Amino acid sequence: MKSPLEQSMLSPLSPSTGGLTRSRSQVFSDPELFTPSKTNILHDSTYNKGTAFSRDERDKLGLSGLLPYKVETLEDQLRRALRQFRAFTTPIEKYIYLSSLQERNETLFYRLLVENLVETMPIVYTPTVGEACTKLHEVWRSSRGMYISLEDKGRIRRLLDNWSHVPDIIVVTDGSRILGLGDLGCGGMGIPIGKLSLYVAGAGFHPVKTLPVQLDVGTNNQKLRNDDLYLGLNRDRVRGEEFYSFADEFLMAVKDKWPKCLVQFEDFSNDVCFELLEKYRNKLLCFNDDIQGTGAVIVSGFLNAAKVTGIRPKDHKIVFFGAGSASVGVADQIAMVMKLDSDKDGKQVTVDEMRRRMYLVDSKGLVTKSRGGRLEVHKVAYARDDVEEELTSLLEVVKKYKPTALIGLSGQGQTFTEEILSLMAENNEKPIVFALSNPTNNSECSAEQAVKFTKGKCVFASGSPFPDVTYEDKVIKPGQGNNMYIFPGLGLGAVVSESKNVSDLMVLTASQVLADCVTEQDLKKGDIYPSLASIRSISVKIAAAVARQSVKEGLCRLTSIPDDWEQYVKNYVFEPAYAELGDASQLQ
Ligand SMILES: NC(=O)C1=CN([C@@H]2O[C@H](COP(=O)(O)OP(=O)(O)OC[C@H]3O[C@@H](n4cnc5c(N)ncnc54)[C@H](O)[C@@H]3O)[C@@H](O)[C@H]2O)C=CC1
Ligand SMILES: CC(=O)C(=O)O
Ligand SMILES: [Mg+2]
Repeated sequence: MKSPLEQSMLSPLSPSTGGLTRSRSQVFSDPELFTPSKTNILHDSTYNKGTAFSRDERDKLGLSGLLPYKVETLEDQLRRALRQFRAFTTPIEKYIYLSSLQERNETLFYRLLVENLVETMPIVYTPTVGEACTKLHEVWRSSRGMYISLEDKGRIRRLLDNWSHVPDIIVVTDGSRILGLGDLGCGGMGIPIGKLSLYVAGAGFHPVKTLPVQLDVGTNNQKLRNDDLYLGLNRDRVRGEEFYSFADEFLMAVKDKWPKCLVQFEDFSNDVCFELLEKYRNKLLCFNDDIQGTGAVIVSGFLNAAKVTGIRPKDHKIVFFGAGSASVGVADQIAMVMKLDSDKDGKQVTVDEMRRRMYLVDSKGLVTKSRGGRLEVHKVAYARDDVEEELTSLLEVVKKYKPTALIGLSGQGQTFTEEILSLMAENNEKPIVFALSNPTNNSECSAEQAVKFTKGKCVFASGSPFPDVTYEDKVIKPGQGNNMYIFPGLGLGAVVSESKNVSDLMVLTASQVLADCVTEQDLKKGDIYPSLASIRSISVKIAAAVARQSVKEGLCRLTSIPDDWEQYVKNYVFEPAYAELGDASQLQ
């Protein structure tokens, strides 16, 4: 099928037939009037260059007279866009501005992001994306991606035909656990959109190769359901067999239509996310970002933090606040690297033995086998059977077990209190404090509180960004322990190698490469994550290593294996710059 651009370049514009005097239905049924016109390119975010169309292009495409005189460069446009972006005062206004820019001109949007990652990420991604999800029905402007509801059951494969590109990456959510904000129904779509913006800006996927999907199975968020502007299916959220069969239809339809496409599960609540991953991890190319991506990024930060503390990974004792998908994902991967560390001494310990060095605390307190009530499957491997008394608060657990590291993935803001943080500092020369819940208000403590209450001793990271903290004349840069450092590169590696699956070792490889991107000098300053500004080069390194791992495990489906994976990955990478229009149709 010809793209609108191709059609417009090939067929001359029909002479005006006086559309104003015609009825709407006549206009739509008249093929001459309804053929995509040459001016459509100004409304096609993939190809639009706006004021940067050259005079020649303007003539060729019938745009002469439709744009102001001056022909601008992308750099000129960038200066204007940045000025406009900065003129908005609230984060949500900035979010709306950037979304509109994305709808208008993707090249300019991504160039703005890539060149200003540190400034724009908190808008496109956490924390502001959380506010946008909460208010999606209020701030709604235009549609992006696919919304597939329960009512589409039985025809999902046909629905996919409505998407006009072949995606390399789908990020899908059902909106049931959006950041630490809970069930946001179809508003959760903001997360796949934000994650995919990072796939483009942070790893170099081409925008047309990305597809955000919201599986709408209802919502239990009564406030949303009572709002007359709510855009999703207004019914109780469906779970159980009906949910799994709906998800299965979607996933099998994706596999059938786009067999090489990677599916990233995002922000599915923990009653379904583990099972979805187990069911599909060997059936199609997929991974769960909250379990595996978070595990990898925190392992990376933990390995570097361990170096800063001078305590080997295997010797740490960790308390997790929260025992959900993210905590269990992180704990599993840390147990693995602790085992690998222990293996270096020739001691054959098991991953399960290393799990004994971890204490998970959930809303009922320390997770134990004996505490009564139902123990969810994902907690079983961590449930303690060696406690004499039930401990119901984080403070009690920290007091009793004196952990070297405290990791917050609870979604509960302000729960690492002064007393808990002071205790961490009393018990450790350099306590590790990771307050990883998103968005900012849900962070277990702020960077400033962590530094102040541990008297500047802690090695800190948070899920959402915090400003620098000055303590005793020293400026401390809080690290951002967020899966955004992992999923773009992991996804890129899985896609370029056309991997059959995403294996555990591919994920572990990603985390090791990320850890190695931090230099000795960074570590001396206490930095355990690299700068976000270098995410593109980091993603290439991660992707190359992940692809090599895929080959090693016999998962790569390429018929000819590249000698130089870094170069191969770089060849795939999209740079936000205006393409010669002759090339544009190749993307269709
Ligand atoms: N920094 C990062 O890259 C990531 C951060 N997260 C954040 O982690 C948080 C949790 O995510 P998931 O594990 O997926 O959610 P989840 O819903 O699976 O788990 C939350 C856990 O917190 C526990 N919890 C709830 N209230 C509590 C309380 N008052 N006291 C103690 N424990 C309590 C729950 O019992 C549950 O075990 C969210 O805020 C999310 O944004 C998640 C993934 C990645
Ligand atoms: C970062 C992320 O994936 C989350 O907070 O859910
Ligand atoms: Mg998530």
